[in-house]
Formats: sequence, structure tokens, C-alpha cells
Amino acid sequence: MANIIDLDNLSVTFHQKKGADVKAVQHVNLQVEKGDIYGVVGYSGAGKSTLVRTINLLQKPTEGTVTVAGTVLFKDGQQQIDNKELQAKRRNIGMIFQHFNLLNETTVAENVLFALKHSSISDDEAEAKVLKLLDLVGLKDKANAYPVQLSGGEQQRVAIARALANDPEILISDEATSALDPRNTNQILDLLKDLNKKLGLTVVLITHEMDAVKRVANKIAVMQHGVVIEQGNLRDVYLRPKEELTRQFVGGSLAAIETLRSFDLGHLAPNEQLFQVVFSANNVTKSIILELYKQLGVDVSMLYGNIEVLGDEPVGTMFILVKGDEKQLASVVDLLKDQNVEVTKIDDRGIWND
Ligand SMILES: Nc1ncnc2c1ncn2[C@@H]1O[C@H](COP(=O)(O)OP(=O)(O)OP(=O)(O)O)[C@@H](O)[C@H]1O
Repeated sequence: MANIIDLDNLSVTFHQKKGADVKAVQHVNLQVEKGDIYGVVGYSGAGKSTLVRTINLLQKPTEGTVTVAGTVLFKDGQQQIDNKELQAKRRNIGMIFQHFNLLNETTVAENVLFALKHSSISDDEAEAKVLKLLDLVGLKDKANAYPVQLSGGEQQRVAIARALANDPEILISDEATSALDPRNTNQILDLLKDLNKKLGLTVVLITHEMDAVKRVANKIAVMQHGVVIEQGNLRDVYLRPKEELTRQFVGGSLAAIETLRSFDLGHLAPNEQLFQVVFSANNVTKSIILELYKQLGVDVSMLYGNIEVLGDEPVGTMFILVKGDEKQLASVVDLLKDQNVEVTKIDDRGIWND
């Protein structure tokens, strides 16, 4: 599928009058396909906000190319379109933030209507559109309320309705759930997912919370010190994190590492082998342990087991210790692969042996 956002070798350096330059973003390549929910995670100061602000040129890059929906917005140190065209392109990119940035003196409906002020549609059409948008975010009955009368989650819904007023193809969510309690956080994330499905909306989700990414994203980039240190399909990155920071974000696997460290894995007997098995719980219906025992006659102990829901897919991770002779152990990998299970001999993997 075509990339709707393409950031190519993008860098942003802030020159300080006093002190050293801040290299907020360094040589980042990020390709977002239409329909993606792309999570960008990293701790505070990693450069996430600066990076996404280049997508609509709220932040001009120091270096690199920004292409959005087929139009090159920035290249060779220059904005490639005039300011009027840029304003129009920016309407294709909605944004929501941690602080909802609503106008408190005006009603919910007026807040959304405000985003349509440049639009050429009639007043009646605009009013109907506002109600439709409020309905879409589950707030039709709050049209005449004022923002202060709403909960944080509801205020963020108003901000989402406003961000969608110009029918953007892209929504950038910059820590939009960071000020919300866990229940409201999940409801807002579920709403974003719903909008992604219903409208085909592409979402770039900036957050320091891995749980938010796990709940809704299909792709992930991990940022540290202005650099994207790891990126790709959520399931792949989640299940096989390469970088230390990614492993820190990936709570489940980190728990697995801790568990494994507590076993004395350096002293496995010659007839013992440790495997990591990863499987989609939707695809694997048989008991893996039972099948190994029944078909190969090997002894299997489970050292660690966990099920995570990634996107909509329940994914299981287990560490199993298998005892058997050389021939039996050699057959384990083939048998598990036949069952649609991803299997890794732990000796083959540096990260567990750190
Ligand atoms: N306008 C600016 N001038 C100078 N330095 C800046 C500017 N904006 C951001 N920075 C610096 O760039 C780095 C990246 O900041 P950025 O806000 O992009 O990080 P972040 O990952 O979004 O973190 P947070 O979630 O805390 O906003 C930080 O060191 C920050 O202090």
C-alpha cells in the first residue's frame, strides 16, 4: 500500500544562542501507510513531538524530505509549496494534544464549528456536520454543554471531533491520553481505533506508554535521543525486541527475561534445550505442550507463559524446557512450526544471554 507519510532522512537541530545545539531529531526515516495506526514511543525529550510536528511543517526540518499524501512539502532545506497551499494541506492532518486546547467560553458545538470557519459549506451544512461529528465521537447530547462541564475524556472527544471537521486523512495524536485516567484512556484509544476502521483514518500516535501502542497500533517506532532505534510491525518488534530500550517498553518480554534469569540456564543438561515459542492464540488451538509429549515423547516444562493482546490479536509467549535425546530435540522445531508456532532456540539469541 502507498505511503501516506514519508519522512526521509529527517533531522531537526535547534540552535541555541547559549549552549550547544540540540539535535532533537537525527536522520529519521519513517514511512506510514494509509490506514496504519503508527505508534511512536519514547521517554520525554526523545524527540517525538518535534518529529511529528514536521509532518505538517509546524516544525521545519533542518535536513530531509517530508512527503504527505503524494505531495513533497519539504526538500533540500526548502518548503516546496506556497503558504496558501500548505494551509490547505494542513487541513488534511488533524491534531490532538494532551491538553485539549478547547475554547472554554464557547459550547461544544461551537468549538467544533470553529474548525470549519475556512470551509465554503453553508451555515446549515456546517451545523449538520458538527452534529454528525459529535455523534461520531459519542457526544451528540453534549452539543450545547460547555467544556468545563465535561470530563477529561469527553473534552478529548470534542477535540477529536474538531480535529476531524475538515475530513482529514491523517490524525496526529500527541500524548492525547496522557492526562486521562486509565478508563478514559482506553475509551479514547478505542475511539481512535474505531475511527481508523470506519473512516480509514491514518493515525500517528505519540506516547510514552507502551500499553497505548499495544492496544491500538499496528506499527511502532521507538525513539531515543532523537533517533529511531527500532521500528516495524508491532507484533515483530514486540515479540523480538532488539534494543535495550525497546525491551524496557515491552513489559511482557522483560518479565520473561527476569524470570529466565532466575533459572540457572548456563547449566542445562546435554539432553535439555530451552525454546521460546510465540503464537497467535487465534491460530493455535491445540496444547503445544501436550502435542510435543504425544508426538515426540519429550518431557516439557513451562518456565514462563503470557498472553498479550496486540491490536486485536491475542499473542502467547512461552518459554519451555524440553528434555529428550538429540533426535527428539531436533524434531521439536519442525513440529512446532507445523503448528504455526514461531520457535527460537534460546542459545541462538544474544539478548537473553546478556
Ligand atoms: N523549540 C525548541 N528549542 C530548543 N530545543 C527544543 C525545542 N523544542 C524541543 N526542544 C528539545 O528537543 C528535544 C526533543 O523534544 P521533544 O519535545 O520533541 O521530545 P518528546 O519526545 O516529544 O518529549 P515530550 O513528550 O516531553 O514532549 C528536547 O531535548 C527538547 O528540550
